[in-house]
Amino acid sequence: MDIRIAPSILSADFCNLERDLQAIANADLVHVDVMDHHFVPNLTLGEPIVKRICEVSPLPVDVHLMIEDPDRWAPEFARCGADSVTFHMGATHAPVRLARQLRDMGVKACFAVRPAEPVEPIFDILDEFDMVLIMTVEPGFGGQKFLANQMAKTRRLRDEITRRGLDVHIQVDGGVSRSTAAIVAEAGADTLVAGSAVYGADDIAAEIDLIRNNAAAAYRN
Ligand SMILES: O=C(CO)[C@@H](O)[C@H](O)COP(=O)(O)O
Ligand SMILES: [Co+2]
Repeated sequence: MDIRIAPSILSADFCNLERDLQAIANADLVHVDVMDHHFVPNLTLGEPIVKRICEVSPLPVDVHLMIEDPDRWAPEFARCGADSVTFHMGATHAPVRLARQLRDMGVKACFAVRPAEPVEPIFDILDEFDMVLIMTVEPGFGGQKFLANQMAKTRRLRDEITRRGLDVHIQVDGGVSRSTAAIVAEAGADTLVAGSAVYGADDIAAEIDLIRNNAAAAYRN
């Protein structure tokens, strides 16, 4: 699988969002973190802003919902023009029904697990999803330290996907940088979210290329 880089706009300048979306045009996706002050202790943005991001972004928009009741709200974000919508294991009541609803709308369905959540419960429903997101920090904030203890889980998931010949991306999110890119790719992740590492760089485009190259050299399926 090709390595994909998804910069998180959580670390962008929200007053210069269009500029900061153009600055990552050499990436593969733009990662948009939606938080509701309930599922996580932080509040970011809602549908009107996601809709405008989808309209101006040069890249497909990957919406990461850290909200309660995604069964109710995820389709609303899909309608904003997202390419993919991710919801959390700990928040949904009917993941298969929601994944099918998103896919029926032409949007990729993705399932996320937090650091303390196992990935094995997803195995039986893996074919319902386009991507699984392994959180490598506790969700809620950018700029946290990467949790290397999530790599065994990532490897078990990649091995299961490979064994069954499925076409499912593995995304990692949290603390990904030029120095952790190889570790996550070696564990089998192909889609790397990076917020502070990208937007904190002096040369944003060069940093995206460096993270991608470091990951590509280490990727193992
Ligand atoms: O979902 C989240 C945080 O909950 C992320 O997408 C962060 O925005 C990643 O930021 P960095 O750890 O890369 O700074
Ligand atoms: Co995220």
